[in-house]
Amino acid sequence: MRVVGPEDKYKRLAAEMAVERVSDGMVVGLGHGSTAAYAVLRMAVLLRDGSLKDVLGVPCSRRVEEEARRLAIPLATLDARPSLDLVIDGADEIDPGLDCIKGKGGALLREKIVAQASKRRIIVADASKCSARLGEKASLPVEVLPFALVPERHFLESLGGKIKLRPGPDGRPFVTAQGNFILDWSQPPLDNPRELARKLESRAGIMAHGLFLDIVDEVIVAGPQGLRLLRRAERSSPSQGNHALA
Ligand SMILES: O=C(CO)[C@H](O)[C@H](O)COP(=O)(O)O
Repeated sequence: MRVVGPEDKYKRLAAEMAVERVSDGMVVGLGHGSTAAYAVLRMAVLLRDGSLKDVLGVPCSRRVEEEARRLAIPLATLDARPSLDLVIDGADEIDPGLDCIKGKGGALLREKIVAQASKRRIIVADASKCSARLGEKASLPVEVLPFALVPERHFLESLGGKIKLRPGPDGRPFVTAQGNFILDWSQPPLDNPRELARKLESRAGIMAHGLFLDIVDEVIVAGPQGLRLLRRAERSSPSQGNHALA
């Protein structure tokens, strides 16, 4: 059973504000994690009481799929609905340019696929996830093909930092939905996340990494200071990552 912490109130507030962006007939990506779970719960309530109609969910993980089924949210696959109206997901760390680290829950590859299939990508979080520079708070999950585990570990070690093979609940290595392992890479705050992303993406044995750069359109953060909506101003020039506080 998940322990409910003081930040859960804020997670719920942020998630519920995001669900206000869902309207009838939409196809919505359902993110993985405790914050996104509040959005799934809220959508289920609105569908049940008739405030929302004809919404389809595309889950980012088996766990979210099970939860959505339990809550009677109608589901679709990317095969059937490859273009989503929006996705609501959580994050482990968010910088002022709306770039994120994700993947603590292990669903990073599917989360990125669903985000890339979505017209609007919304991150919901409590204020503890915000930082000035990625890497200050979260380690970076790197999903690695088991065949390539040792060489990719050596590659990451050559870049510095500390690397840990993520254990699963049974103490054996955690295995992703794709059958891969995750290396959690702790390092000093990242000076150049884009260059790092390019290096990681050049490696054949690295299937995914938790850097979500120039992907997110809106971040909804809740904390003791209230709710904040951060918006990316220009989607047409993603490399600049500019944003405005609304
Ligand atoms: O990236 C994720 C899962 O792969 C989650 O969105 C991230 O870990 C945030 O989770 P939580 O809302 O439980 O803090």
